[in-house]
Amino acid sequence: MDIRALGYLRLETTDLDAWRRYALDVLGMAQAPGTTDDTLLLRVDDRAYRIAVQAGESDRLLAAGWEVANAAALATAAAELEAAGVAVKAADDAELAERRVQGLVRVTDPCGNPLEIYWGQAQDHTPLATPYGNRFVTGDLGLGHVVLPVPDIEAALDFYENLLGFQLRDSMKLPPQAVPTAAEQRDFHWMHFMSPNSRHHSLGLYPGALPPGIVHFMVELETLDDVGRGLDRTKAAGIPIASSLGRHTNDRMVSFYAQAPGGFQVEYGWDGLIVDPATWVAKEITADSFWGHQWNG
Ligand SMILES: Cc1ccc(O)c(O)c1CC[C@@H]1C(=O)CC[C@]2(C)C(=O)CC[C@@H]12
Ligand SMILES: [Fe+2]
Repeated sequence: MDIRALGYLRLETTDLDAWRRYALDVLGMAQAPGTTDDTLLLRVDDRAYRIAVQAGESDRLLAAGWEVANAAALATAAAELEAAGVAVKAADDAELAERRVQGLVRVTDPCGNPLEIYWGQAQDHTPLATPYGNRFVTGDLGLGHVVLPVPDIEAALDFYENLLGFQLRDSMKLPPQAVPTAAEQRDFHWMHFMSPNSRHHSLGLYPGALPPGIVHFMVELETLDDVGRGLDRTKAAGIPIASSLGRHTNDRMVSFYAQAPGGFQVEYGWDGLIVDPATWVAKEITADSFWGHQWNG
């Protein structure tokens, strides 16, 4: 299966006003055409939109959208999923139009996380006006990364590595107290980082359950000043900092984490590692950061 990148995220929120303020005024994203009273569409690059936030009954991830190159690649992906016994649902015309894509199938991973695999997303050719002049790093690297809760970590790793074809970049042992919602208690629980492209990771697998169906998503900024100004705006807006500024050991990203509306985090980062998939070897990391990243600090 030839997935190329994390393309989009769809979120449900119980407080759309809070998300509108957070995404536009704090994260510095641009509101995209097609936004309604019920659904906020967010633009960060030349795609029509990358994040949809819709008002609803709960705070949760509705779907992570994974991009393939064309209709043939989508057909191959759907056939391989079906052959592996995964239920594949094709999108109807209304769903395609809503997502601004030409073809799409929906599946769930072994832990029930919703995925959409698609091709042919519409572009917006008007200049992107972000509110603070900040620029997001996307392109072939995709939107950023998402960390999903997967109580059955072995089944999830097998699905994303061997069926979806993501490359395992590295893994980290988490102590039991970092995974209170693990399916079973062990001495440690593996967390995995993987990607279908040269962004160090597009997907993180967290070995426990979490109600919103998402641990965090990360967007990457072009400059350190973009991140520093975002940190100032986060504090000024009274949004709790979930983790202080720090540099990760695996993707060397300098980032901080904010407590987003809805009980999960958003990582705002800069200087993420670009790897060569042809020469990469999977590793274990034994610390999450070189410095910083003090949780709840
Ligand atoms: C360790 C790491 C490397 C690169 C990243 O982009 C990244 O987000 C992390 C941190 C992952 C992780 C998390 O998402 C939830 C809370 C975790 C499990 C911790 O308690 C330590 C590492 C944290
Ligand atoms: Fe992250």
